[in-house]
Amino acid sequence: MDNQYPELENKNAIIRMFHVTKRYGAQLALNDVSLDVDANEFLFLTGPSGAGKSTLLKLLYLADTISEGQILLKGMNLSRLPKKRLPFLRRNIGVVFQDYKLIPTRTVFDNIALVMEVAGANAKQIKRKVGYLLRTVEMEHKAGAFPQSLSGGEQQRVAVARAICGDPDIVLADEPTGSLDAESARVIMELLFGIHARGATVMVATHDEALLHSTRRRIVTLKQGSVVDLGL
Ligand SMILES: Nc1ncnc2c1ncn2[C@@H]1O[C@H](COP(=O)(O)OP(=O)(O)OP(=O)(O)O)[C@@H](O)[C@H]1O
Repeated sequence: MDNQYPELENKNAIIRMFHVTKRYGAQLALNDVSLDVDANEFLFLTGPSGAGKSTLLKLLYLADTISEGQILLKGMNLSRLPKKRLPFLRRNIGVVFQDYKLIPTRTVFDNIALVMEVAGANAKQIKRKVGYLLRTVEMEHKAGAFPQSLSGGEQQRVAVARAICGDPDIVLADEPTGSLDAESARVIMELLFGIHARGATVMVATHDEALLHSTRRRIVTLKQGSVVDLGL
């Protein structure tokens, strides 16, 4: 553990953010955010548009670097992570991007299968797992389709299936139900609750009031880059 803040031990936390600030030029996207997320917690992140939800998730999946402060993920200081550890860490994090980020040259099946392929799973294991996920998100009939032929909601379902396919320890989902009707949103949330029940830590950024109030999960609220409610 490489922690500048040894006085603040929390053995249950899998994610620890200490006084994290993120600036984009003069724009303050996150302002002095401190947050612990326990292993196997299911947490919602909410707040108005521009509050910093996507930025916070981006810092956790290492799509961006922090300006000040420290993030420990599974005890590893993200600012000091050797480059060679990066693929290992990323394999343990499933991400549902706000804009899906499916690979346009791969089919739906192959987009979902990629994580398992990289992890060295065999064809039979991949077929079984991807088949199960496609059935669950009701996209079996589109297994051979390419992303550009899918609706936003369909791409979102594929993105969620892809994020959980490799059984990651941590799942970070940015508005995973944003483009979905109520029934599709329910299916997606069931998948996320399912991977949580199997031991994963799940963070979901959402504006969706109905979703937030449908379960008794911790809700962390951001406003203008600051945490205004830790939901504890
Ligand atoms: N790459 C960037 N360059 C400049 N400013 C950025 C960048 N990314 C985010 N910001 C700014 O940082 C602030 C936080 O943005 P962020 O996308 O994290 O908000 P959000 O809470 O996820 O919003 P939304 O709910 O609309 O997705 C906003 O003011 C945004 O304009």
